[in-house]
Amino acid sequence: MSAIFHAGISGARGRMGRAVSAALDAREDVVVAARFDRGETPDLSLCDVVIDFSTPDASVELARACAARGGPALVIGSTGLTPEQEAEILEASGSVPIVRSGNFSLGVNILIGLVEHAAQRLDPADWDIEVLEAHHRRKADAPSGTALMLGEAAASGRGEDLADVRSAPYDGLTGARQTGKIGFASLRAGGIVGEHTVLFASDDETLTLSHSAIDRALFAKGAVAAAAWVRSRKPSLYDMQDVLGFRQA
Ligand SMILES: NC(=O)C1=CN([C@@H]2O[C@H](COP(=O)(O)OP(=O)(O)OC[C@H]3O[C@@H](n4cnc5c(N)ncnc54)[C@H](OP(=O)(O)O)[C@@H]3O)[C@@H](O)[C@H]2O)C=CC1
Ligand SMILES: O=C(O)C1=N[C@H](C(=O)O)C[C@H](O)C1
Repeated sequence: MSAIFHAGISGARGRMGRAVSAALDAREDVVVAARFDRGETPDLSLCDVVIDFSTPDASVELARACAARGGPALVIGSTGLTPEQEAEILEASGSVPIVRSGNFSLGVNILIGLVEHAAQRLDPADWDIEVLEAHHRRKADAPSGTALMLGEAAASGRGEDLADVRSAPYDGLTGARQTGKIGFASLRAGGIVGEHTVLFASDDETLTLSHSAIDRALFAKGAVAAAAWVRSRKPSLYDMQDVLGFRQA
Protein backbone atom coordinates (compact mmCIF):
# COMPACT_ATOMS: atom_id res chain seq x y z
CA MET A 1 0.00 0.00 0.00
CA SER A 2 1.24 3.54 -0.77
CA ALA A 3 1.97 6.09 2.03
CA ILE A 4 -1.02 7.63 3.78
CA PHE A 5 -1.88 11.18 2.68
CA HIS A 6 -4.21 13.86 4.01
CA ALA A 7 -6.84 15.21 1.64
CA GLY A 8 -9.19 18.19 1.84
CA ILE A 9 -12.48 18.55 -0.05
CA SER A 10 -13.56 21.97 -1.34
CA GLY A 11 -17.24 22.18 -2.28
CA ALA A 12 -17.77 19.26 0.10
CA ARG A 13 -21.58 19.46 0.29
CA GLY A 14 -22.04 19.69 -3.48
CA ARG A 15 -22.82 16.82 -5.87
CA MET A 16 -19.17 16.25 -6.71
CA GLY A 17 -17.96 16.98 -3.17
CA ARG A 18 -20.13 14.16 -1.86
CA ALA A 19 -18.94 11.81 -4.61
CA VAL A 20 -15.30 12.70 -3.81
CA SER A 21 -15.94 12.04 -0.12
CA ALA A 22 -17.24 8.55 -0.96
CA ALA A 23 -14.29 7.86 -3.27
CA LEU A 24 -11.80 8.94 -0.58
CA ASP A 25 -13.56 6.82 2.05
CA ALA A 26 -13.12 3.79 -0.20
CA ARG A 27 -9.31 4.17 -0.10
CA GLU A 28 -7.15 2.95 2.75
CA ASP A 29 -4.27 5.33 2.02
CA VAL A 30 -6.20 8.61 2.57
CA VAL A 31 -7.29 10.51 5.65
CA VAL A 32 -9.91 13.20 4.96
CA ALA A 33 -8.44 16.09 6.95
CA ALA A 34 -10.75 18.98 5.95
CA ARG A 35 -14.12 19.51 4.28
CA PHE A 36 -15.29 23.00 3.44
CA ASP A 37 -17.91 24.94 1.52
CA ARG A 38 -18.93 28.52 0.82
CA GLY A 39 -18.22 30.82 3.77
CA GLU A 40 -15.91 28.36 5.57
CA THR A 41 -12.18 28.99 6.03
CA PRO A 42 -10.20 25.80 5.55
CA ASP A 43 -7.15 24.91 7.66
CA LEU A 44 -4.91 24.17 4.67
CA SER A 45 -2.03 23.17 6.97
CA LEU A 46 -3.89 19.88 7.64
CA CYS A 47 -3.84 18.81 3.98
CA ASP A 48 -1.27 17.38 1.56
CA VAL A 49 -3.71 17.92 -1.29
CA VAL A 50 -7.15 19.53 -1.75
CA ILE A 51 -9.72 18.31 -4.28
CA ASP A 52 -11.90 21.18 -5.45
CA PHE A 53 -15.23 20.96 -7.29
CA SER A 54 -16.86 24.28 -6.42
CA THR A 55 -17.14 27.43 -8.55
CA PRO A 56 -14.64 29.36 -10.70
CA ASP A 57 -14.33 32.16 -8.09
CA ALA A 58 -13.82 29.69 -5.25
CA SER A 59 -11.22 27.70 -7.20
CA VAL A 60 -9.19 30.83 -7.96
CA GLU A 61 -9.36 31.96 -4.33
CA LEU A 62 -8.24 28.53 -3.14
CA ALA A 63 -5.38 28.39 -5.67
CA ARG A 64 -4.18 31.82 -4.51
CA ALA A 65 -4.30 30.73 -0.86
CA CYS A 66 -2.38 27.50 -1.57
CA ALA A 67 0.21 29.38 -3.64
CA ALA A 68 0.70 32.01 -0.92
CA ARG A 69 1.63 29.38 1.67
CA GLY A 70 3.42 27.00 -0.72
CA GLY A 71 0.88 24.17 -0.43
CA PRO A 72 -1.09 21.98 -0.33
CA ALA A 73 -1.21 20.58 -3.88
CA LEU A 74 -4.49 21.03 -5.72
CA VAL A 75 -6.85 19.11 -7.97
CA ILE A 76 -9.30 21.50 -9.60
CA GLY A 77 -12.42 20.21 -11.36
CA SER A 78 -14.53 23.38 -11.47
CA THR A 79 -15.53 24.45 -14.99
CA GLY A 80 -16.70 27.71 -16.52
CA LEU A 81 -13.51 29.67 -15.76
CA THR A 82 -12.82 32.84 -17.74
CA PRO A 83 -9.46 33.16 -19.52
CA GLU A 84 -8.41 35.57 -16.73
CA GLN A 85 -9.29 32.98 -14.07
CA GLU A 86 -7.40 30.31 -16.01
CA ALA A 87 -4.39 32.65 -16.01
CA GLU A 88 -4.66 32.98 -12.21
CA ILE A 89 -4.58 29.20 -11.80
CA LEU A 90 -1.56 29.05 -14.10
CA GLU A 91 0.19 31.65 -11.97
CA ALA A 92 -0.57 29.74 -8.75
CA SER A 93 0.89 26.59 -10.30
CA GLY A 94 4.26 28.32 -10.23
CA SER A 95 4.19 27.79 -6.45
CA VAL A 96 2.16 24.58 -5.97
CA PRO A 97 1.48 21.55 -8.18
CA ILE A 98 -2.03 21.70 -9.65
CA VAL A 99 -3.98 19.22 -11.76
CA ARG A 100 -6.85 20.97 -13.53
CA SER A 101 -9.22 19.18 -15.85
CA GLY A 102 -12.75 19.69 -17.13
CA ASN A 103 -13.19 15.92 -17.01
CA PHE A 104 -11.47 13.29 -14.86
CA SER A 105 -12.82 10.22 -16.68
CA LEU A 106 -10.54 7.82 -18.51
CA GLY A 107 -12.94 7.59 -21.45
CA VAL A 108 -13.05 11.33 -22.12
CA ASN A 109 -9.29 11.60 -21.89
CA ILE A 110 -8.98 8.88 -24.52
CA LEU A 111 -11.66 10.59 -26.61
CA ILE A 112 -9.57 13.79 -26.61
CA GLY A 113 -6.76 11.92 -28.42
CA LEU A 114 -9.19 10.34 -30.90
CA VAL A 115 -10.73 13.73 -31.72
CA GLU A 116 -7.34 15.34 -32.30
CA HIS A 117 -6.33 12.40 -34.50
CA ALA A 118 -9.52 12.60 -36.61
CA ALA A 119 -9.34 16.40 -36.94
CA GLN A 120 -5.76 16.15 -38.17
CA ARG A 121 -6.84 13.88 -41.02
CA LEU A 122 -10.13 15.48 -42.11
CA ASP A 123 -9.70 18.47 -44.41
CA PRO A 124 -11.51 21.54 -42.96
CA ALA A 125 -12.52 22.53 -46.50
CA ASP A 126 -14.73 19.40 -46.63
CA TRP A 127 -15.42 18.51 -43.01
CA ASP A 128 -17.37 20.53 -40.43
CA ILE A 129 -16.89 19.91 -36.71
CA GLU A 130 -19.62 20.36 -34.09
CA VAL A 131 -19.35 19.52 -30.38
CA LEU A 132 -22.61 18.52 -28.67
CA GLU A 133 -23.10 18.10 -24.94
CA ALA A 134 -26.01 17.31 -22.58
CA HIS A 135 -26.08 17.71 -18.79
CA HIS A 136 -28.41 17.84 -15.79
CA ARG A 137 -30.71 20.81 -15.24
CA ARG A 138 -28.58 22.27 -12.40
CA LYS A 139 -25.38 22.72 -14.39
CA ALA A 140 -24.28 26.37 -14.24
CA ASP A 141 -21.94 26.72 -17.24
CA ALA A 142 -22.17 26.12 -20.99
CA PRO A 143 -20.59 24.80 -23.07
CA SER A 144 -19.31 22.25 -20.57
CA GLY A 145 -15.63 22.17 -19.67
CA THR A 146 -15.39 18.84 -21.45
CA ALA A 147 -16.96 20.21 -24.63
CA LEU A 148 -14.39 22.99 -24.63
CA MET A 149 -11.54 20.49 -24.14
CA LEU A 150 -12.88 18.46 -27.06
CA GLY A 151 -13.15 21.63 -29.15
CA GLU A 152 -9.56 22.50 -28.23
CA ALA A 153 -8.44 19.00 -29.26
CA ALA A 154 -10.23 19.35 -32.60
CA ALA A 155 -8.73 22.79 -33.20
CA SER A 156 -5.28 21.56 -32.21
CA GLY A 157 -5.61 18.65 -34.69
CA ARG A 158 -6.13 21.33 -37.35
CA GLY A 159 -3.17 23.35 -36.07
CA GLU A 160 -5.46 26.11 -34.81
CA ASP A 161 -6.36 27.75 -31.49
CA LEU A 162 -9.98 27.20 -30.53
CA ALA A 163 -10.37 30.92 -29.76
CA ASP A 164 -9.72 31.67 -33.44
CA VAL A 165 -12.13 29.11 -34.91
CA ARG A 166 -14.94 28.88 -32.35
CA SER A 167 -18.31 29.55 -33.91
CA ALA A 168 -20.88 31.80 -32.21
CA PRO A 169 -24.06 29.88 -31.21
CA TYR A 170 -26.50 29.49 -34.12
CA ASP A 171 -29.60 31.53 -33.41
CA GLY A 172 -31.79 33.50 -35.81
CA LEU A 173 -30.88 34.37 -39.37
CA THR A 174 -27.33 33.03 -39.20
CA GLY A 175 -26.53 32.63 -42.89
CA ALA A 176 -24.50 29.67 -44.11
CA ARG A 177 -22.05 27.89 -41.83
CA GLN A 178 -18.52 29.28 -42.07
CA THR A 179 -15.88 26.87 -43.35
CA GLY A 180 -13.31 25.84 -40.73
CA LYS A 181 -15.33 26.91 -37.69
CA ILE A 182 -16.00 24.62 -34.71
CA GLY A 183 -19.51 24.88 -33.29
CA PHE A 184 -20.97 23.99 -29.87
CA ALA A 185 -24.47 22.97 -28.79
CA SER A 186 -25.68 22.40 -25.24
CA LEU A 187 -28.75 20.69 -23.76
CA ARG A 188 -29.83 20.90 -20.11
CA ALA A 189 -32.41 18.38 -18.91
CA GLY A 190 -33.25 16.23 -15.90
CA GLY A 191 -30.44 14.32 -14.25
CA ILE A 192 -28.18 13.65 -17.26
CA VAL A 193 -24.69 13.05 -15.81
CA GLY A 194 -22.71 14.04 -18.92
CA GLU A 195 -23.01 13.25 -22.65
CA HIS A 196 -20.47 14.46 -25.20
CA THR A 197 -20.33 13.95 -28.96
CA VAL A 198 -17.96 15.33 -31.54
CA LEU A 199 -19.58 15.28 -34.97
CA PHE A 200 -17.42 15.41 -38.11
CA ALA A 201 -19.58 15.93 -41.20
CA SER A 202 -18.77 16.18 -44.90
CA ASP A 203 -21.26 16.29 -47.81
CA ASP A 204 -20.97 12.51 -48.13
CA GLU A 205 -20.54 11.03 -44.66
CA THR A 206 -20.53 11.71 -40.92
CA LEU A 207 -18.24 10.45 -38.21
CA THR A 208 -19.36 10.69 -34.55
CA LEU A 209 -17.16 10.15 -31.52
CA SER A 210 -19.11 9.99 -28.25
CA HIS A 211 -18.78 9.48 -24.53
CA SER A 212 -21.47 8.89 -21.90
CA ALA A 213 -20.88 9.23 -18.17
CA ILE A 214 -23.17 6.85 -16.29
CA ASP A 215 -22.36 7.86 -12.69
CA ARG A 216 -20.53 10.96 -11.41
CA ALA A 217 -18.58 8.64 -9.07
CA LEU A 218 -16.47 8.19 -12.21
CA PHE A 219 -15.19 11.79 -12.04
CA ALA A 220 -14.57 11.51 -8.30
CA LYS A 221 -12.49 8.36 -8.74
CA GLY A 222 -10.37 10.08 -11.40
CA ALA A 223 -9.93 13.18 -9.23
CA VAL A 224 -8.78 11.06 -6.29
CA ALA A 225 -6.27 9.28 -8.56
CA ALA A 226 -5.06 12.73 -9.64
CA ALA A 227 -4.70 13.78 -5.98
CA ALA A 228 -2.58 10.73 -5.17
CA TRP A 229 -0.44 11.50 -8.24
CA VAL A 230 0.02 15.27 -7.82
CA ARG A 231 0.90 15.52 -4.13
CA SER A 232 4.53 14.52 -4.80
CA ARG A 233 5.05 16.52 -8.03
CA LYS A 234 6.96 19.74 -8.48
CA PRO A 235 4.94 22.97 -8.91
CA SER A 236 3.43 23.10 -12.40
CA LEU A 237 0.05 22.99 -14.11
CA TYR A 238 -0.89 19.42 -15.03
CA ASP A 239 -3.97 17.81 -16.54
CA MET A 240 -5.39 14.28 -16.72
CA GLN A 241 -3.29 13.51 -19.80
CA ASP A 242 -0.26 13.86 -17.48
CA VAL A 243 -1.84 11.83 -14.65
CA LEU A 244 -2.75 9.02 -17.05
CA GLY A 245 0.71 9.06 -18.65
CA PHE A 246 -0.70 10.00 -22.07
CA ARG A 247 1.68 12.94 -22.42
CA GLN A 248 5.40 12.29 -22.19
CA ALA A 249 7.55 15.03 -20.57
N1 LIG B 1 -13.93 18.11 -14.01
C1 LIG B 1 -14.87 17.18 -13.86
O1 LIG B 1 -14.68 15.98 -14.12
C2 LIG B 1 -16.21 17.62 -13.32
C3 LIG B 1 -16.41 18.95 -13.06
N2 LIG B 1 -17.57 19.37 -12.51
C4 LIG B 1 -17.63 20.78 -12.16
O2 LIG B 1 -17.45 20.89 -10.75
C5 LIG B 1 -18.15 22.04 -10.26
C6 LIG B 1 -19.08 21.62 -9.13
O3 LIG B 1 -20.08 20.78 -9.65
P1 LIG B 1 -21.23 20.18 -8.72
O4 LIG B 1 -20.64 19.44 -7.57
O5 LIG B 1 -22.17 19.49 -9.63
O6 LIG B 1 -21.90 21.55 -8.19
P2 LIG B 1 -22.65 21.82 -6.82
O7 LIG B 1 -23.32 23.14 -6.97
O8 LIG B 1 -23.46 20.63 -6.42
O9 LIG B 1 -21.47 21.95 -5.74
C7 LIG B 1 -20.61 23.05 -5.64
C8 LIG B 1 -20.29 23.23 -4.17
O10 LIG B 1 -19.28 24.22 -4.03
C9 LIG B 1 -19.67 25.04 -2.93
N3 LIG B 1 -19.00 26.31 -2.90
C10 LIG B 1 -19.41 27.52 -3.38
N4 LIG B 1 -18.51 28.48 -3.08
C11 LIG B 1 -17.50 27.87 -2.40
C12 LIG B 1 -16.32 28.33 -1.78
N5 LIG B 1 -15.96 29.63 -1.82
N6 LIG B 1 -15.51 27.43 -1.18
C13 LIG B 1 -15.83 26.14 -1.12
N7 LIG B 1 -16.99 25.64 -1.65
C14 LIG B 1 -17.80 26.50 -2.28
C15 LIG B 1 -21.16 25.14 -3.08
O11 LIG B 1 -21.76 25.63 -1.88
P3 LIG B 1 -23.16 26.47 -2.01
O12 LIG B 1 -24.16 25.48 -2.51
O13 LIG B 1 -23.40 26.90 -0.60
O14 LIG B 1 -22.91 27.59 -2.95
C16 LIG B 1 -21.50 23.68 -3.37
O15 LIG B 1 -21.58 22.90 -2.18
C17 LIG B 1 -18.86 22.65 -11.48
O16 LIG B 1 -18.05 23.67 -12.02
C18 LIG B 1 -18.94 21.47 -12.46
O17 LIG B 1 -19.04 21.87 -13.78
C19 LIG B 1 -18.57 18.50 -12.21
C20 LIG B 1 -18.42 17.17 -12.47
C21 LIG B 1 -17.23 16.61 -13.04
O1 LIG C 1 -21.27 19.87 -14.15
C1 LIG C 1 -21.19 18.64 -14.38
O2 LIG C 1 -21.98 17.82 -13.89
C2 LIG C 1 -20.09 18.16 -15.21
N1 LIG C 1 -19.18 19.03 -15.56
C3 LIG C 1 -18.00 18.76 -16.30
C4 LIG C 1 -17.97 19.58 -17.57
O3 LIG C 1 -18.34 20.77 -17.52
O4 LIG C 1 -17.57 19.07 -18.60
C5 LIG C 1 -17.71 17.30 -16.50
C6 LIG C 1 -18.91 16.41 -16.59
O5 LIG C 1 -19.38 16.37 -17.89
C7 LIG C 1 -19.98 16.74 -15.56
